[in-house]
Amino acid sequence: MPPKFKKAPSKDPIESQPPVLPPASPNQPKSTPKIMQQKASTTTSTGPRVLYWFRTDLRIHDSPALHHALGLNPSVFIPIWTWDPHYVYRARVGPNRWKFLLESQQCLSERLTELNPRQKLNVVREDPTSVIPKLVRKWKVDVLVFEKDTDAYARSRDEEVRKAVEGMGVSVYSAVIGRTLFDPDELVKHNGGQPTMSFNQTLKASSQIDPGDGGKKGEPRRCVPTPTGLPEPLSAEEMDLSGDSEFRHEVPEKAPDFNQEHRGETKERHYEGVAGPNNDFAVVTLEEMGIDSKLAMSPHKGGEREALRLLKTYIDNEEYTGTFEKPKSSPADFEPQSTTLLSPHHHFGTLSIRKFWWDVQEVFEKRKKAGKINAPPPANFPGQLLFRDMYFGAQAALGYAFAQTRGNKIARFIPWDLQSNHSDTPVGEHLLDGTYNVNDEQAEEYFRRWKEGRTGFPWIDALMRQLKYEGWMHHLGRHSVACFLTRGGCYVSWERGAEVFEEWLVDHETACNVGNWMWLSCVAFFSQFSRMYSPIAFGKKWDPEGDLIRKYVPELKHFDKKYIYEPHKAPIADQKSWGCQITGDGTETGTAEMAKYPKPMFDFNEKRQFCLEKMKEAYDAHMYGDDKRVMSGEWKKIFNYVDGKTIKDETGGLLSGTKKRMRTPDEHDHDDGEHADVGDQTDEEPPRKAVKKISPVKASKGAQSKLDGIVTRGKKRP
Ligand SMILES: Cc1cc2nc3c(=O)[nH]c(=O)nc-3n(C[C@H](O)[C@H](O)[C@H](O)COP(=O)(O)OP(=O)(O)OC[C@H]3O[C@@H](n4cnc5c(N)ncnc54)[C@H](O)[C@@H]3O)c2cc1C
Repeated sequence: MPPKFKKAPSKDPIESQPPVLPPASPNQPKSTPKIMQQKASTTTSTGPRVLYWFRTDLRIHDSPALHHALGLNPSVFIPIWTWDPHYVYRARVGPNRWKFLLESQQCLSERLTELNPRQKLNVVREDPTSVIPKLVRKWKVDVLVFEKDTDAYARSRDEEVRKAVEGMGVSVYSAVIGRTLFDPDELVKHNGGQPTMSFNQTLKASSQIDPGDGGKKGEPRRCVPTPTGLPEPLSAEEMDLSGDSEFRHEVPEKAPDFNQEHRGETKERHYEGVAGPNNDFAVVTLEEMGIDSKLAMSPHKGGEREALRLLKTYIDNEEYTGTFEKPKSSPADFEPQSTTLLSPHHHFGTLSIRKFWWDVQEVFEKRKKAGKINAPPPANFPGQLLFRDMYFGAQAALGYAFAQTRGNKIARFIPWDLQSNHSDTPVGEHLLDGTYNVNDEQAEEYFRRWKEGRTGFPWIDALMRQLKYEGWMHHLGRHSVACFLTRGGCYVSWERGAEVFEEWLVDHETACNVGNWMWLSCVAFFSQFSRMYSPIAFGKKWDPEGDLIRKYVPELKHFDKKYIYEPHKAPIADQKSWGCQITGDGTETGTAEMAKYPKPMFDFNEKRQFCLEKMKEAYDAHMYGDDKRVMSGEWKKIFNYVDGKTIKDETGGLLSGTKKRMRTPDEHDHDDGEHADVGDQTDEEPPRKAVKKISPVKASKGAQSKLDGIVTRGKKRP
């Protein structure tokens, strides 16, 4: 049994401190008295043995949970990371994000060593629900501390761990949230228990939250000081688990492995021993995971040092930070990109979201004093961070159901192609089984070509190749490709797109990814489905020379700018002289002298018209993911979706019973991005209408009559 230790105070010690302003420089805190005292007393401390579990907070600056742990004045401090098989096998993670994570862990480990040369990050290779109780017993831990996490899987995992270790007489502290501006549960509470569905709702709910540090209601908490020292670790002998016959290492179940395709034939060694193959609790390597490090090509580097360096460049550039407006930043800029690229650092917690917030506020204050005007919300940086909180608030209210349509009360049901198959038990972040229904071979081909960047629309292909290579894409680029895959081109389920982003983004964050995909596909948050992004005009507007295309679709780099967005229109002789033939489906690469690039995989105007009709029909049906007709499969009859095949008319597209009326391109409303983020900020989701029963025949007739009446736009609201 571990020695008895009085329970950790239920009140966060941070709350009883006066507010502490963020340090001017992360390495030279202005005010760190408490932690300094802790350092001085570490050698003589009779305080508890603290196990600190790092998860979404891979940093030492402004970490409220770490601050709490050190405030306990530990006699022994053991920082760990658990190599959780859930993320290793059941979340989709590509090589670039693994690399970013491992760099971040390595950096954290070095930061801990800087604070105390005997400290480092200890990576424990087992499921946290099984290994933490064993570690607590073996290492005689008194208090377990970790940052609160409101993701669906994290909640259930943390509850299991908490119950197990509290049953052993150990205190658990996990109250504070560090990864968002506000605690998502508090946002939900102040939003009437409902998911936050708009910027204004988020603002209103947050305005009622007391930061608890003496600050004003509606302000995020101030940053806590960066520690300047760390208590001692356990001795090497005590840490060693290898000689303990009672400590059985549980090698996790691998199947289903969502990331198998990245592993190749190399033997995996990451679960060889709870402390790794060298029994040293070292950070895992890509090689141990069976992943070829050459596949991790992203130039974006993980780690707290890099995050703070990047932040400093923006904060030092007062003009950039003070005038930044997201919709005015170019999706075509690269090296450098037009936005901060801090998102992966927010995801892994290598940068505190509140440090970003408060540093930006300082810049705003300075500029105000100098009589300069700052960019307004929500397009400015604080506005962007509130959007992020909005998605966390929506996710916190809905749990697993948030990440999918099925069972999700905020997700409009749209009878997309390639819908997810479902399961009754959670797999990964979903209640789906990780597979999908190929109801239409053509849609499957569109999806493959979109994913692989060979649609024949150079703007879309450049963005998708940038995503695969770098793990990042500008926000409006994400708008463009997400709209194209779903309601503005391919009519493929948003869940397929979200999975590809989950795999390839270095900044993948379930709340933000799923939330934004629902927004872009007009499933939730946003409803103006007639606003479509043209895969030609939108890119051209930002990048008339086609530089982004030349960078990521090098086959086209010699094309004249007149044809760079529509290379199939270039005369054959020009294609030849510019070294690329426009032919095929993109699977053939051609030769060094003569490359090949595909023709557009469909007529965009035709597909746009098709999508518009389908969206109108789905909106007219007023069905949401939790509708019993969705759950029972009755929707298939309603939408003429028979035996997994959508009925198509002889012209190859529209719903049965409807006739195609082609419109000229000018008649279509496409969004050039001015309203990309702000377009729907006041368009709060209207209350759900009473379920309306429609028959297949009625649906088709309805679609027909609406079609005849179209002028330029679909309805803003259903
Ligand atoms: C389909 C789609 C999927 C997305 N998936 C993710 C995701 O998995 N993870 C993720 O962090 N963002 C996601 N976003 C939101 C946004 O595109 C990225 O946060 C942003 O592009 C990151 O680049 P940045 O750090 O340079 O952003 P900046 O413009 O510099 O913004 C600063 C910070 O604000 C936050 N932020 C900005 N816009 C948003 C937004 N719309 N939603 C949530 N947070 C925002 C990010 O933390 C970002 O780092 C997605 C957007 C779309 C359209």
